[in-house]
Amino acid sequence: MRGAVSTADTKIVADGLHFAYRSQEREPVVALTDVSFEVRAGELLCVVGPSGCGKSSLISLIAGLARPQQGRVLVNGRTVRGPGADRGVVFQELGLMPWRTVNGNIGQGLEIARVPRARRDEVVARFVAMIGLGGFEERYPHELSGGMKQRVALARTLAADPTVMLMDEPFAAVDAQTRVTLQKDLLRISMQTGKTIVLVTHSVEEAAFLGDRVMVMTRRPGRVKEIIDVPIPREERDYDALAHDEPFNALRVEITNSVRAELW
Ligand SMILES: Nc1ncnc2c1ncn2[C@@H]1O[C@H](COP(=O)(O)OP(=O)(O)OP(=O)(O)O)[C@@H](O)[C@H]1O
Repeated sequence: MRGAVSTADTKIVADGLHFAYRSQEREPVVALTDVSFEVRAGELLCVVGPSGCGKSSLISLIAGLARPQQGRVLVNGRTVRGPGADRGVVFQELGLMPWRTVNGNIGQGLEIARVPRARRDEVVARFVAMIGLGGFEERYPHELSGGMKQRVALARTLAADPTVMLMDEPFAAVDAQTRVTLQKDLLRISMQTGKTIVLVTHSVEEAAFLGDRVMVMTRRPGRVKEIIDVPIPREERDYDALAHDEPFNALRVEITNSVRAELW
């Protein structure tokens, strides 16, 4: 195994990943090369890097929606060969079903898994409460704000109880204020549920506020440039206080400079 060390505490291992998009007509586009890293159980790893460096491709490889040409991804010690119930994905495009209510959308995965009705209702109610959508259970997606829809998508993934959550720019489509609220929600929910989370974002602020570590990728073909520790316990992260926190601001500048150096 190159560069990535697997231990009992390791949830995800990316080991020497090389991934190119191939088509008949064009030259292959190498999205990722020699990508190795690991994510510990319960960790929240944020991934940043210049546009087109392969962040979404990396999420697809961990999700099993695409296969690397070289290397492998291990989740819970098993090689990923396709999508699986151990991994839940939250995309920017939410994929909510417009004809189903909030409850119906959140319970979708449980229904597919044939979880009995009573148990399903119990789980759905728990996550409706967790995301603060009590009173909106019977509303349809078109009756909800962007932030509320994003919460439903999050709850739907959580309700299926994956051990790993993969989030690709989950808050990119909402306004700045809602985004901050959703970030605070995710921080709280991540601590309540203990999920292992990989979150791709364009926002260095978001990465530093949410991540236990921030992985900076190089320009395409994406490699791991560096992984930066955020040495502030998640439970101590107060959004407003951090805005005036010197060490935190220095960290933000460090990450920003690291990403900037990769821009063309
Ligand atoms: N289906 C595809 N076919 C060919 N090339 C693709 C395809 N999807 C993505 N690419 C290319 O692969 C590279 C990596 O794409 P990817 O979407 O993973 O990057 P990203 O870091 O998520 O980008 P962004 O930050 O802009 O969302 C880009 O150069 C992109 O143009």
